[in-house]
Amino acid sequence: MNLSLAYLGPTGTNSETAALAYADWLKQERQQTSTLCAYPSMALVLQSVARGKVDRAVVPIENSIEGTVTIVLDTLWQADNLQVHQELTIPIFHGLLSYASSLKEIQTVYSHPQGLAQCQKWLENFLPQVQLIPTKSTTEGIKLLKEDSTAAAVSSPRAAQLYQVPLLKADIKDSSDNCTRFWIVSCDKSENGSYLSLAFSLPQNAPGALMKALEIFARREINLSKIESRPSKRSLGEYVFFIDLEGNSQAPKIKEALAELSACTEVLKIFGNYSKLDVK
Ligand SMILES: O=C(O)C(=O)C[C@]1(C(=O)O)C=C[C@@H](O)C=C1
Repeated sequence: MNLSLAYLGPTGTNSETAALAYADWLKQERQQTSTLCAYPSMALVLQSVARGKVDRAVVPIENSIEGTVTIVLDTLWQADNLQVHQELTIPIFHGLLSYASSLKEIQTVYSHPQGLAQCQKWLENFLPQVQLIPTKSTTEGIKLLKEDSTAAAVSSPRAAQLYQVPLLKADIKDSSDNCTRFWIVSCDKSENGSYLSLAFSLPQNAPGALMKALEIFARREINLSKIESRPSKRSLGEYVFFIDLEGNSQAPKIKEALAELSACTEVLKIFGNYSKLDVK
């Protein structure tokens, strides 16, 4: 059976690069064929898999410069059926694409908010006066460049080639080691792999409530690799806590920890176990 993989388009995005790397891994390691399906927003990518229109989605979860891709965490929390199956990390390259002949001519710069944020220092140093316009992906603004030579887009050198737009500056990212983690998400139950992600809300804003929840893991020497809080979207000051940890949900000490956590949280969602893929 051929797998359909949803990703944030249009073609040339970093999400597409991650989806291609995953498709390659599926072919090499699982002899599995797949077809990539572009969607115009991250919310639609996740909805497409939650509603069973595609088999899997490839979504960015965290960038080394700009941190969490919050829409993905919020959607995972709101949806009841999404599970994480694999994780892969790819390097991210940002260039400045434009038909302008010099930086002096540029008045507007389009990109995904993550792209703009990952190049913030460079943009402040070299284009302090320009208007920064957020778009749904790093490639969405590229189609506007042809009509306006005072506009530019922060996008990848791969996108410059695909869309045949000049690369005015080849590398404008703020750190040489810029990379993004992506998750492969589907509706199937996920029980394999040695990493686990979950999220919970606490019953009341009581002193020590979060500490008590985290202590459940510390006491069993379960390593937590990330904690992130997001607004519950119900009332100001109420949060949902997202945790990444090392371990498998079938291992006795993780099973015990999850049972104890379930008793002291209001809502607990386990996004499943996953493995980290080594992709080129
Ligand atoms: O716009 C793109 O190219 C995307 O794939 C989205 C996205 C993101 O949201 O983090 C993916 C990786 C990079 O960090 C920049 C942007």
